[in-house]
Amino acid sequence: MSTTAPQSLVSLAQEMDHTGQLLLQRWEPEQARRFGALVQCLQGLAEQSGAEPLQRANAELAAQLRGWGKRRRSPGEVMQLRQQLSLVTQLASLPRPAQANGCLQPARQNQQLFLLAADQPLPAGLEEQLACFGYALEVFDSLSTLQQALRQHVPGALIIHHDFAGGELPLPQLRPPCPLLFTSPRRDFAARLQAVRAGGQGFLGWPLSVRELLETLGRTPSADPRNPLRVLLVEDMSSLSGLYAAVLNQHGIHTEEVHRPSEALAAIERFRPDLILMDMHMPECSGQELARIIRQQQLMDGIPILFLTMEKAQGVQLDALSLGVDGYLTKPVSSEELVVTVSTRASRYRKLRSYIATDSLTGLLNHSHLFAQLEYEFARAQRERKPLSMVMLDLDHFKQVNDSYGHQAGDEVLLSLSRFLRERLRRSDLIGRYGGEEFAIAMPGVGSEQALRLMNELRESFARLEHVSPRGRFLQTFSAGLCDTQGVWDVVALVQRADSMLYRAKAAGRNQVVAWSVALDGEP
Ligand SMILES: Nc1nc2c(ncn2[C@@H]2O[C@H](COP(=O)(O)OP(=O)(O)OP(=O)(O)O)[C@@H](O)[C@H]2O)c(=O)[nH]1
Repeated sequence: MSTTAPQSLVSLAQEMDHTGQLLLQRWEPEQARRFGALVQCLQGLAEQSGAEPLQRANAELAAQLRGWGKRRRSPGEVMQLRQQLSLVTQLASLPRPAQANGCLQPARQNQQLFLLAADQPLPAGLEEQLACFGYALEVFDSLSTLQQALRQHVPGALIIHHDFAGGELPLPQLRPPCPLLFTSPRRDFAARLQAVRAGGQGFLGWPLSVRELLETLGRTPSADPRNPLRVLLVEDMSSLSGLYAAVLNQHGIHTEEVHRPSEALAAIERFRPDLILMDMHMPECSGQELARIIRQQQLMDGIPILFLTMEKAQGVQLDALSLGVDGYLTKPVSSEELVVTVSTRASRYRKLRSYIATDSLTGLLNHSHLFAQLEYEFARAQRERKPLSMVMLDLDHFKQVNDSYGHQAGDEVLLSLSRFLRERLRRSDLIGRYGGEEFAIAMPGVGSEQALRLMNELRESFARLEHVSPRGRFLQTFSAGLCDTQGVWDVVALVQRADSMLYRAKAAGRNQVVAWSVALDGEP
């Protein structure tokens, strides 16, 4: 569970960034003292809020600063300091783990998107629709105002409108510290090539469509700091794995360390890594043996595995590749090689998995993957004797939305609900699109009484969300049925029970949630 970063941390980091940038242009002792004090102050706040990657990145910044003004620095050193400063600012705006134990995420502050679109009228309702999905759009009509804003704040992504009609791209000076996307009425190869050469990580049509923008942001892991890449380190030497973890954390990658191979499976189930980095030689069993065990588990079969080894012999490396291991990093590994190799493979895996496991419209789990993961969560709940609640949810009178406002508006409602559920439920909850306008949610660790309270809270806030379409604005409600695992022996029965409660909610007038109870069981 996470919330937005404390505002004081964010604003302090922004001030630090601003002062640091001025200092890098011209070193002045007074400004340098002020900057040093800000770095110290940020360290204190980062410690208070338990933001470890930020503490480490900021400490590294302080180390780089030591003795800075005493001699002339090379361009490489200046660049390094600039990058470290930008890393600290970004880490400071990452969501922090929340202290509360509740099962709903508080509604998040909107994440900012910057759009440079000089003299271009914005599509109607664009800003309001993005706000529904948790994004605040800030539009700039000149490069200089954009650059000024970038110095104060790092947005979730920068979108640049350009017609690619031969004019100079305004980018060499820009180098934004966030993902860069282009939007253009031209979508041909030549335009795309120019965009790629200018560092574009995504290419969108113009006028901007909310759906295309959300899909692109979803495919750019670094554009979503709320869902950073996750790497599991399996290494018996804790000092080594601690070092790798620190390097990866500094680059915004979350890590979990396991020092005994026998603990790896449970850690994979719990942590759901996008990549496993493992030592080839461990006391309990070899890396190859552990990789075989992992590859035999259906849900873990595709996770990329990278070996860390001192072994340069080609025969041994080829042998392990044939086990389905994805590659090697030969020790000692440089920080740069570690970060680049791990992040490119992990994000590639995440992207491929999302194509296979998720519904293309909403990005939620599709029917078959929902069931596969539900089986697994159900078994775990039984094994650990913990509750699990199952919810079936269906939009009310959705046909009328399509009929009155058009299919596109209907799609936007489906997207809006998906985004809303993802925002408000925990990362450990399973959320899937069960069918057309029907959704399924599984909440591990939550009993039906608590689930009923949560779902009613969600139902009420969703019903207040206004949907915008070219044919008008409207409100939309949903109905839901739920049950927990008490007295249920398999997943099929669990889903059927929740579904029959949904049926009751619809029959009782819609816009309500019904939880299973013994009294209701068997009633028509
Ligand atoms: N826009 C859009 N509509 C969809 C999609 N999938 C299903 N639908 C529509 O969802 C509507 C479901 O209609 P019904 O099953 O009659 O239910 P309803 O109108 O929601 O009424 P109740 O469920 O009884 O409250 C149909 O009009 C489907 O075409 C989709 O991906 N996009």
